[in-house]
Amino acid sequence: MAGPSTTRSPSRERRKQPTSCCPASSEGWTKKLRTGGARSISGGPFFSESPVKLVLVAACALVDADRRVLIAQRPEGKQLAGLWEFPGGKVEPGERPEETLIRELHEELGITVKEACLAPLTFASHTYETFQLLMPLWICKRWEGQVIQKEHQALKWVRPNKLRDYAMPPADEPLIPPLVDLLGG
Ligand SMILES: Nc1nc2c([nH]c(=O)n2[C@H]2C[C@H](O)[C@@H](COP(=O)(O)OP(=O)(O)OP(=O)(O)O)O2)c(=O)[nH]1
Repeated sequence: MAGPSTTRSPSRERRKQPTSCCPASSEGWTKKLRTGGARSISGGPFFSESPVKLVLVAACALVDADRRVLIAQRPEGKQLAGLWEFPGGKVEPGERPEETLIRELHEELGITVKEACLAPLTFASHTYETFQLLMPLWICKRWEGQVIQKEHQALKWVRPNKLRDYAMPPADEPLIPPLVDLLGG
């Protein structure tokens, strides 16, 4: 019976090769650590200078029977006022994102959504000047009640391939192609 091989298998050799695909190579990281050139998400263990505030927002694309998506115009006086967004809001301490979404959809649109009717689709990660936005986007096709405009300036049902006709926050641009893929134009 053959004993354990002492020669390394090709796959093991391959694993030993230094990886060069990551721009944050060890030299890059040590340089950043020395100069404090990298920023951390607040609470993160790595770097202490100029921490970035991470804001988690839960958002939803409500979809009607014609495969249109609901967008809502942000109120006057708020950050990004006048831009068209997906309904949702900031996750409060102690909340699960799905709970946030159900609460926000009720507060903003007057509808009742069951958690089982929320399907995760994609997410946005965007660096704003004062915070890092992380925003999962759910799809919802079933809810109870009539959608009413409560907190926004206006509401619109829009086909996914027409979303670019509406000025949206910069974070939302990458959310459009997955919606077009899922729902068609
Ligand atoms: N709901 C939602 N927020 C978005 C989208 N895109 C985007 O950049 N945001 C940003 C705008 C806000 O900075 C944040 C949403 O927070 P929010 O709506 O609960 O907060 P707000 O600005 O009304 O402020 P607040 O008074 O509730 O604190 O996420 C989007 O499509 N939907």
